[in-house]
Amino acid sequence: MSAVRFEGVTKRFGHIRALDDVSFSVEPGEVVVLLGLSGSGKSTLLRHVDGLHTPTAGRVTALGTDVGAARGGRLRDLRRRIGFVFQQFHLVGSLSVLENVCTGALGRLRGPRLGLVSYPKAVRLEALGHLDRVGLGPQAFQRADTLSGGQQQRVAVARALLQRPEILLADEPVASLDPESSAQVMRLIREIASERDLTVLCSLHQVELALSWADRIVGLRSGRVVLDEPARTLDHSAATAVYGANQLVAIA
Ligand SMILES: Nc1ncnc2c1ncn2[C@@H]1O[C@H](COP(=O)(O)OP(=O)(O)OP(=O)(O)O)[C@@H](O)[C@H]1O
Repeated sequence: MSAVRFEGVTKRFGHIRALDDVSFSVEPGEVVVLLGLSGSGKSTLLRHVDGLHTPTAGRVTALGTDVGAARGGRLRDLRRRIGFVFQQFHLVGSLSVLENVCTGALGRLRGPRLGLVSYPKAVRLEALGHLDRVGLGPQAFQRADTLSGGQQQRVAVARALLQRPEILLADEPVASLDPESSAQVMRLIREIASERDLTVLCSLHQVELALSWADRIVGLRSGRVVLDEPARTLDHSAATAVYGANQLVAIA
């Protein structure tokens, strides 16, 4: 069973066709990078996977669930199994790094939590383990807003891991980072995906990073899939052609 399957997915926002008959599948443990110009539909596609958008036509299946048809508890269960990392990290700056990571467990804990000690010890220990994994154990008790952008994104990855996800969605996770931090975050996502057999669907703007860290690259242009190839058989110019207005790109 595929981890994610898009079948003829079209999404319209009024007169805008953000996705146009998109079909492809992502296999368990695969790292797929979405490339495309701004406005090509990458975020819209990612947001269909955990039900933040529903298709105008077609179907999205994630972990065996028809996402558009899932409601209430079924949708919550699905979302618990899907982590999301965003360009702007979405940390609470005034909280400690560790407490930010602990919030990743909220979906499986009952009731609200206020303060680090309100989380079960097992959760705090698990969170510390994930912080060690992303190289930020020593920063656990610092305020999150004292960290660099690259460090904050690694905290966001640790928080997503605490969710114990089977799928990780990442929407331009390195768009606001310098090249060195970008490579570090992508390497981390890649390594963790391999260690945990995590399925990753990640949008990026940087062709080099996509070629270095993806198993497979899917290119979008004006909401349509114009490229779908393993990264290892793709060269830089073919990947870059996704951005060209008039160039033809082979669809595998
Ligand atoms: N909620 C919305 N309401 C109306 N139009 C939207 C909405 N979300 C996206 N769109 C439109 O859908 C199209 C695809 O947008 P999307 O954000 O998916 O592109 P993207 O490839 O992720 O761009 P970027 O790289 O800038 O994030 C754009 O024309 C955008 O303006």
